[in-house]
Amino acid sequence: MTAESSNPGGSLLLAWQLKNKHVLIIGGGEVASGRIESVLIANARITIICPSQGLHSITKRFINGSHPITYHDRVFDGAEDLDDVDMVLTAIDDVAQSRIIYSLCRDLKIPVNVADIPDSCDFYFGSQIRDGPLQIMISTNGQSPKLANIIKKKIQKSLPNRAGEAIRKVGDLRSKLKDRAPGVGGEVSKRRMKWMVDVCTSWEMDDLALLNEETIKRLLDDGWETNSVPPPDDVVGRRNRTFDAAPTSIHVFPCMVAFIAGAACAGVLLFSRHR
Ligand SMILES: C[C@@]1(CC(=O)O)c2cc3[nH]c(cc4nc(cc5[nH]c(cc(n2)[C@H]1CCC(=O)O)[C@@](C)(CC(=O)O)[C@@H]5CCC(=O)O)C(CC(=O)O)=C4CCC(=O)O)c(CCC(=O)O)c3CC(=O)O
Ligand SMILES: NC(=O)C1=CN([C@@H]2O[C@H](COP(=O)(O)OP(=O)(O)OC[C@H]3O[C@@H](n4cnc5c(N)ncnc54)[C@H](O)[C@@H]3O)[C@@H](O)[C@H]2O)C=CC1
Repeated sequence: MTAESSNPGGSLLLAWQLKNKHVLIIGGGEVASGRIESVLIANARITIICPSQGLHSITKRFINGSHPITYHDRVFDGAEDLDDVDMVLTAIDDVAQSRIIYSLCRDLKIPVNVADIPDSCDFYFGSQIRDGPLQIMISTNGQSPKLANIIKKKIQKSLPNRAGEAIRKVGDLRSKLKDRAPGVGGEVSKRRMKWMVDVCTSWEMDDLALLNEETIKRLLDDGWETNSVPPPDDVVGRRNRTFDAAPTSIHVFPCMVAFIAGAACAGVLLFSRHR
């Protein structure tokens, strides 16, 4: 991308690591319940502050479940609620309070999202697709959340089958490869990266999804050790692959028959005209 082709006015899209960090959620309505779900997936510790009569049923379920959530049945109380907090998400129906919370967070340099005031957000949420370790976020940079939601549904339909499973298996393969050929940077890193690129580009997503502990070992023994990428048939076995590919061959066969029959008819027609 050249400097001329860059497109200013966007956001920095990142995959923020929240594991064991402390996230304060103020409010417990429907919007807050979505925030809780997103933050739990990232393995954060959560504190929720919201009067109990305002809790959405999904928020109640999260609070009563076995999640790392501390709940306070009251309204936000001021700066002392921000002690030891790494991130603040407010989803309340009180704009004046939202502004106060925002300015307290600014003073303490705590990143904050204020659901009802885009100007008071350090970051926006977006429409999310999740399939295991795969996460896709659609952002319209605050312009149209509903269109983000519609675009998400279109992207969802076009994703390859079993992408999340394939990613999980490739994650296992990468970590086993690092155990076998350890080291950071230098020649070993270069060789590892090239081999991983070759595996990911020469195997189909469905084949990668079939990997397991035994076949990962086989792929490393027969592939990595000989600096090659064996075909999936040789590693995961033809039987497993045919089983998965069966619906495709069922569809291909009638097409072939129809094509041959069509070609034969056209031939007969041409031949009879010629005479
Ligand atoms: C700036 C942002 C701040 C933030 O919340 O982070 C923000 C702000 C506001 N949203 C409002 C309204 C709606 N929000 C939704 C839905 C979603 N909103 C989300 C994100 C964001 N919303 C951030 C920017 C996202 C981006 O850049 O695209 C999604 C994607 C993610 C999520 O919230 O988890 C989630 C869809 C999740 C999914 O489907 O997957 C719907 C649709 C519906 O309810 O069906 C409506 C009504 C229709 C409409 O307005 O489009 C209003 C009130 C406007 C008013 O009063 O008129 C404000 C405040 C304002 O704009 O002033
Ligand atoms: N960003 C987004 O995606 C969207 C944002 N919104 C806005 O987000 C806000 C929240 O939306 P909903 O969850 O639907 O509202 P809601 O009315 O269902 O929930 C608001 C909650 O905040 C609590 N609350 C109010 N003042 C509080 C305080 N000082 N301390 C602690 N809790 C407090 C209430 O008890 C209630 O539980 C609204 O202002 C709404 O306009 C609405 C739709 C989408």
